[in-house]
Amino acid sequence: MTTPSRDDLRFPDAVVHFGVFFQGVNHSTIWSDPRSGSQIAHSTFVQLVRTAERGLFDAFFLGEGLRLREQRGKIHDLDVVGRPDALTELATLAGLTTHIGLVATQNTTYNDPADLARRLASLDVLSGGRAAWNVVTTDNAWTGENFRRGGYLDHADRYERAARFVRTAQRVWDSWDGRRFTPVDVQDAFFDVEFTPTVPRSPQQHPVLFQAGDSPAGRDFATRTADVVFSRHGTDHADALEFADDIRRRTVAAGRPEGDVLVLPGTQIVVADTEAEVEEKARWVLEQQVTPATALSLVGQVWGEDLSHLDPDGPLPAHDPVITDIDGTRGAHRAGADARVLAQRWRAVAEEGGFSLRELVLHHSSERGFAGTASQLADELAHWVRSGASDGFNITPYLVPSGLDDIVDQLVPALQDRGAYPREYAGTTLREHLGLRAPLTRR
Ligand SMILES: Cc1cc2nc3c(=O)[nH]c(=O)nc-3n(C[C@H](O)[C@H](O)[C@H](O)COP(=O)(O)O)c2cc1C
Repeated sequence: MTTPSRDDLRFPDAVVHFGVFFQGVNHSTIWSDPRSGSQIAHSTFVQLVRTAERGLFDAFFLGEGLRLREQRGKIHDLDVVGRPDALTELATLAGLTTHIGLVATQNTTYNDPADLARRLASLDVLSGGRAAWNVVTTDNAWTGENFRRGGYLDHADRYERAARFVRTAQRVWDSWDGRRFTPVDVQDAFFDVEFTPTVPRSPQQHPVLFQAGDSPAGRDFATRTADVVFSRHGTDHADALEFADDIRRRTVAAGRPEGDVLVLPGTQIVVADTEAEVEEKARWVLEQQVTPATALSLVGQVWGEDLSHLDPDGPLPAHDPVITDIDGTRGAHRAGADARVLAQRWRAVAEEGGFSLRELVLHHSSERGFAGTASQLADELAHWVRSGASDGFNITPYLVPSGLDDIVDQLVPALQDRGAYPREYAGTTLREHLGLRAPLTRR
């Protein structure tokens, strides 16, 4: 990368914000490695959050997977088995930390707004103003099957419900005037809530709102409602810049100042001492993540059938995917693309590159973040935030809980040397770390 001059940069004094993202369901954590800890033990979360706080990370971020990803009854090769509830986990970590923000992913499709608002406000008060809510709608029907009321909502209804859900939660947080609570009364197509709140405001007033959802409706919802967008645009600079520009445009269209919504893409960072080591390590990480069984499972999600009998070193299936009613909602891997179209595209890429089934999946996974020496990475990440492609990164460590060590020990100091990372926390609340203004409340 050639280093641009200060004049070419839109935000020459911007600093990188880091969060650590512990996924709900994923195949990016290499649990099979002997250095990995338990997926459920409290010590895993404690080690990770302490390292992140030592590295002045803004946020410790828990994703939410309310059902394990499976394919025809078989649980995914590297999926997380056993995950405590995020708010409970974060409450335990609040007592062991002093500054880092605590972000709970919680969905609006299966929860109750008054109850969730109260639990989030509780974490916010108990942590001294460090709580945040990553608002998700959840994109699949099989998660809904885990709930008593069942349930799966159409895309448009999900965001309509989400908007009303967040508005109701904000009314709950707003109801404290310093002396007493005003009862909250909401009746609409989705909710029938009569609730007298019991938790006063924290030092940051309301929990910070993150949003994760990438469609136009999701982006509009984010720019009307959220403080931060958690995105999937964390690998390719041009793609990230286009996304961040779109968020800035939508923020202004929603009547807010241009930079009011921060953009924090999820990403992976591989650090090593020399370029040769970087290449070797990045390849190792990728091959551990995309095991032969994982490759078959991911391709099976697109084809809508169990392909575990196939040879991962052989070709993609010759027949077209089977489409059933539920398939449109099965597996984020498809990311909304029509399965037949996606299969055709994959076949074309495999043919052109001479790729086997697994090689194709490796090929598609090979751009999942950053790899470099600490100094190369510091230049690259500083350029991202200073050119406006993002405000920082939500890092998914490929090893848990030790995967942040080299980032905190090598990359953070290299960024600090460039003036692109803080040397201390800006305050005590998450809102202060992120430089966010106070929430717009009715009072
Ligand atoms: C970066 C990112 C992270 C997400 N994390 C979660 C999660 O932890 N739990 C969950 O249920 N849904 C998660 N989602 C799914 C979204 O809430 C949403 O349901 C999905 O992206 C479909 O909406 P869309 O079409 O607007 O993207 C995530 C989405 C994105 C883009």
